[in-house]
This record gives sequence, C-alpha cells and structure tokens, in this order.
Amino acid sequence: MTTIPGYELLPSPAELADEHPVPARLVDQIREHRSEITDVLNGSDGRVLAVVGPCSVHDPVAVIDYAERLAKSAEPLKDHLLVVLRAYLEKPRTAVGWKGLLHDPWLDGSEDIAGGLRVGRRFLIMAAESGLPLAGEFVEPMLAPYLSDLLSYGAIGARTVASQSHRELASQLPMPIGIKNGLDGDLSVATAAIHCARTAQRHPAVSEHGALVVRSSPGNPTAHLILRGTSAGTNYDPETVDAAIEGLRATKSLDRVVVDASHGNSRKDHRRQPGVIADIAGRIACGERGIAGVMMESFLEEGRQDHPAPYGVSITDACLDLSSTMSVLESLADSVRMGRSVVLG
Ligand SMILES: O=C[C@H](O)[C@H](O)COP(=O)(O)O
Ligand SMILES: C=C(OP(=O)(O)O)C(=O)O
Repeated sequence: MTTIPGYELLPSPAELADEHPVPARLVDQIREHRSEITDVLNGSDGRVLAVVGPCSVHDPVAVIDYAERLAKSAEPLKDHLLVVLRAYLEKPRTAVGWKGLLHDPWLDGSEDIAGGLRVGRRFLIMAAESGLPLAGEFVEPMLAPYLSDLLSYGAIGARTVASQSHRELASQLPMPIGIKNGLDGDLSVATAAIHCARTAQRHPAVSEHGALVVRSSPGNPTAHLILRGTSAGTNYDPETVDAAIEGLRATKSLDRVVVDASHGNSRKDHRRQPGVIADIAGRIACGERGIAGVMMESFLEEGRQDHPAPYGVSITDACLDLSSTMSVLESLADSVRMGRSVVLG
C-alpha cells in the first residue's frame, strides 16, 4: 500500500465492525429500541421520550457508570418515559475546540481519529449493555457508517441543519433523527431539513468497505424537529410549538416536536433545565400532545470544568447532576400519567 504524506489511512467501517462486532442480542435490542422510539414520536405509544446524558463523552468509564445508574433509577418510570442515553462522541464547535472522543480520544490534541473510532465503538457496545437506547449527533457524515449501527436515535445539530450532506445523511440513516433548529431560530430552515430528510435522495456516501459510492437513500419518515432555543433566547413556548407544528404539517412531516431544555432554552445555564422541563411537564399534564419528548444535558456531577475535570464532570457544556435529573424525570413521568388521563377523559 502506498502511503501519501499528510494522509493516514483509516480502517473501513466493515473492518472496524469486524474488530468490534455487535453481539446478536444487542442487534435485536437496538432494532426494538428504534421501533419503540418511532412509536413514541408518532404518538402510537403514549410515553414521552427523554434523551438525557452528558454533553459529550470524554471519560467512557464515567459515562458507563452514569448509564448504569440512570438505567436502574429510570426503570420504575418506564410506563411513562422512554429514557435514551446521550452518548455523544462528536462535538460541533462554534469556532475551535475539542471535537469529541471520536476526533481526539486521548484529549491531548493528537487527533488520533483511528483510535477514536475504536474507543468510540467499544464504548457504545458497553453503553448499550446498560439496556438503554443510545443517542448521538452526526457531525462528520463520513464517520457515520462506523457507528450508526449502535445508535437508536440520531441528531443533526444547530450548526449543520442547513447542510445538504447532513440532510442526505439523515435520509439514509436507519434510526429516528431529531433535527435541531438553527442558532438564529429560523424554524423554516429546520422544517426544510426535515422535508429533505424524509425525501428519497441519491447522494455521495462512504460504503461499508470504505469506497466512495453514490447511494440511493429511501428517505427517513422519522425525521422530526428538536426545539433547542436560539442565540437570543428560548423557543419552547406554546405559540412557537404550535407554529412549528403547523409548518411541519404543511410539508406532511412528523408533526410532534422534542424540546431540548439545554442550549438556547436554558441560555447555557444548566440550572435552568429543571424549570424548562417543569413548564413542559405542566403542559403535558393538561393534555398537550404536540411535545413528544425532551432532551437534557446531565452527568454524574453538576456544572462543567475544562479538562482535566473531576470524575463525572462535563468538559463541554455544563450539565445537571444525576440526582437532580432523576427528580426532574420523576415529575415528568407523573405529568405524562396525568396527561394520559386528561386525553382519555
Ligand atoms: O453542545 C455543546 C456545545 O454547545 C456545542 O458543541 C458548541 O460548543 P462551543 O460553542 O463551545 O464551540
Ligand atoms: C451541540 C448540541 O446541540 P446544538 O446543536 O443544539 O447546539 C448538542 O446537543 O450537543
């Protein structure tokens, strides 16, 4: 094999999957999780989706610890909430910064992406053993085939919602895809992205054997909107949710939304997340059906610190601690139960 200066050859997605195969029982579990999440999103399952976990995975051991504790504590809520673990291995940056475990697994700026793919895949297999469905954001479309078989929920973020290649990727992915509103809050961009993701596309992609191919994607009917707030403020108020749903209906898209309590909706202050969820929970208790789920940034300990941070503390966005997260989820589960009795009369 010829080595070209400045290039480093990566294993193909198939080679990496051979090195770190998904055990058969997890393949079945992931298939079931994707279908359960789809049912919750379209309302045929009356539970509410709760995508919770750290802003980013920088210490796989701490996140597995978090996942095991979350899975155990959330078990009693399972009739009302479908809890999904944020297992985010890539971070989109506003300017420059650490791009996540996949890009820089040793957190030393060496950007060993081959190492990151291996560590990331091993981490996702171990996290799936917690029994929780896993969520991730797809930042670099070329890296998606390395890990997408392990995720049950995907996100396209605020910084890439207008990107054609991300919309094409969403049209091919085999799991429900949440598409965030952009930083400026213009919902028409996210609505257009959802419409594109629902539509069949022919587009360039990387095959499982690492070849550059033209792929025919069927379109993803599970693409839906995540309201994450804007650079200027929040966007989970009833009027914005109703306007968003109207826009989604106009393009015959999935007409229920997920509200991200973090980011613009908490104005980047993690302590505001419980208030956002309490507001949503109150509306759900009164019979609101347009909100299919919530997202929260949560880790073992609250807040954030630059690397090296203490065990269980985020090194990217500030998080709510696990015990406060559980209180929030317990109240949300109560509201879902109450809302169901309102809807059923
Ligand atoms: O969710 C995490 C961050 O908000 C996102 O990656 C952007 O981070 P940055 O603005 O610190 O670059
Ligand atoms: C980067 C994220 O969100 P957003 O795209 O909304 O900023 C995230 O959820 O990690």
